[in-house]
Amino acid sequence: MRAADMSGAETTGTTGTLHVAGLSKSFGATRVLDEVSFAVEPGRFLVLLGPSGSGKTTLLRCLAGIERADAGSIRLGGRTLAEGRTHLPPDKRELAMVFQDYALWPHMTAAGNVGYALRRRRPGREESATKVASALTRVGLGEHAERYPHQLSGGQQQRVALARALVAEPGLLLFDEPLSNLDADLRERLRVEIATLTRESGATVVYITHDQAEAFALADTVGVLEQGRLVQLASPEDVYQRPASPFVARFTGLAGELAGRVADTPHLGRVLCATAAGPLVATAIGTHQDGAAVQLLLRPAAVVLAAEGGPDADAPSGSLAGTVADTAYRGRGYDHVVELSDGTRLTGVFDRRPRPRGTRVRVTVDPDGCFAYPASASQAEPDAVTPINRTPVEVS
Ligand SMILES: Nc1ncnc2c1ncn2[C@@H]1O[C@H](COP(=O)(O)OP(=O)(O)OP(=O)(O)O)[C@@H](O)[C@H]1O
Repeated sequence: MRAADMSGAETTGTTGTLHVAGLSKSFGATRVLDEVSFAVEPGRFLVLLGPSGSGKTTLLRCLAGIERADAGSIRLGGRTLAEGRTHLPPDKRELAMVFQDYALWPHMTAAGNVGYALRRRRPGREESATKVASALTRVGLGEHAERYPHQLSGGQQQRVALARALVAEPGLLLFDEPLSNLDADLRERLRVEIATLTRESGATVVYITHDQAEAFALADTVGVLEQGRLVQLASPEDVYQRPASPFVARFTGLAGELAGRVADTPHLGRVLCATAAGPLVATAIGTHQDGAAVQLLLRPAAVVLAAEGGPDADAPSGSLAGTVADTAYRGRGYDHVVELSDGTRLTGVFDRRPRPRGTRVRVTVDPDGCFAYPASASQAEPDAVTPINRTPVEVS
């Protein structure tokens, strides 16, 4: 089925909880989806986040009915969309889909494209015209109803696609990286419009992206996919503040990583770690034992530039010595790359004031944004670990 055929599939507006259970799919010997299970309550917004090749599009295509899963089930509001031999075609699933490349009919005007989504319902001409005009007005294109896609910008074309998806009042809305072909400013504006309009529509939403900032901004719930497996399903705040694995932490933004060893477990949920760059207090994820090797992953926002000066003089406790390796202006302030004494580089260290390259600095690390994972057995041990300085490290 062509994208434009199903992007405005006929719907009745009924919604309900979307239940996906044990969904698996292979292409040849490659397992692309591996027992994926989740539920999205009516009107909620799920963003599936993952790198290229993690199975996002395949999962969305299975939900849409374009792809047939090998195993598992998909239910929407009590209706079985797919399970065993049951496989409802896209136009029977009461959903609409918005694609990365807009998928508009080039020979139809904006109004024609939006109205096409109502074709099977056969509304009267007047009712159809009213619905189409209202949908185009909602996306800010009331004035452009008679333009053809080639007479519209990329952002306007995607708005037509959004109007086409909304006009039939679907119970389930699927978005396949709808902002990736747009420039940064437009992405942000259209992101806000998608959030507003879909929430107003009351539809249940599944949205895929590889952009973590987009995911966090839009989602009620974020699902992180790694090689076809759903490795975390949680609120954006939980994913950011307690990433389930180093993979999730890396994929959702890090300043840098350090290898270390557990020196103490001073507080519930915290570990004091010795690293080659100095001691660090971190949030413990998983089980840690004294002396065990750990991976420390640091969020950029957790790294704070502290007093300048020599690495030893007046050093705030718990801070690491380093040198500014690069500075980039970011409008509201400056991002710094700080090279620590062991050669580790921390990137995206923000400060309102610029510190010129070569400046010796200290950084403090907020334990809330520094995650300690048990080092995997295969990981090399840290070569040189600075003996721990028993001066208490401040825990915020
Ligand atoms: N029809 C197909 N035949 C064979 N392999 C496929 C097919 N469709 C997808 N794949 C493979 O399945 C894996 C997952 O692809 P998918 O497009 O679902 O990932 P994705 O996370 O959406 O990636 P991207 O962000 O790059 O679109 C990839 O390795 C891809 O090459």
